[in-house]
Amino acid sequence: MTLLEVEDVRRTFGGIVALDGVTFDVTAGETHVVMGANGAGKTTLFNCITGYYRPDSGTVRYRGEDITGMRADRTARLGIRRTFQEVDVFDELTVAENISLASFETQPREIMARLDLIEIHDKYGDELTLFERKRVALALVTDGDLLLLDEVFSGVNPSEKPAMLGYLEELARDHTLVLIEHDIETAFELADRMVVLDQGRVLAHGSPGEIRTDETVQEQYLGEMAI
Ligand SMILES: Nc1ncnc2c1ncn2[C@@H]1O[C@H](COP(=O)(O)OP(=O)(O)OP(=O)(O)O)[C@@H](O)[C@H]1O
Repeated sequence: MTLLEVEDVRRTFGGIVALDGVTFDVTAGETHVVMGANGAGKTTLFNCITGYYRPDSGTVRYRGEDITGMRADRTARLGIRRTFQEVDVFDELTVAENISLASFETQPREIMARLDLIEIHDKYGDELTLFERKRVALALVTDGDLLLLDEVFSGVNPSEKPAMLGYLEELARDHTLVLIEHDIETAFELADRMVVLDQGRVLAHGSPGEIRTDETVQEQYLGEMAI
């Protein structure tokens, strides 16, 4: 089943065309990676899906419903949640308190167990390591169905990466994930399908195998990189 459809979405900022007719879809249950160089339009795409920005034109559908321009609090209520590059955890609240604020249907304890947060449930936000903060940020969105995750791995130590991959695989068991990921190796490891953006346009959309062998992607994005 198609969960999310983005059709011909355009968004400009003054003279800057951040999204220039972006079309792609996300199937329920898959892990979908959004790739692209700095400024390609990845964050703007997330903002247009979640309702932080209204597209100038084009359509966003979720479960077949037109949600174009719907406010972020309403898309959240429909089950679309996102994390931000800047981790969004309240410093003056404990881990358990942060999670209680964000979970409506799932028990906070159940959410904390999935991300190994029970042992640190009484630590305050400003006492957490970056890896712990990132796990809390993931925990904060698990109550949704479609999770848009912005650069989950940035700043995570290489030694912590396998554990983070494990958490994402665990969440992928009962969520649909769309991830912005810069690290190409990680992107290929995680993705069921991928969309590559280039200057606001879709350069390619397909399975990791299709992306790997796509000549335009090779030329314009992956270059000489051996993947
Ligand atoms: N609020 C804004 N006001 C003006 N220009 C913006 C705004 N948001 C994004 N842009 C511009 O739109 C283009 C796409 O930006 P966007 O942040 O979506 O790219 P990105 O792929 O997420 O980049 P990065 O990987 O650096 O986060 C860039 O040229 C950016 O400068």
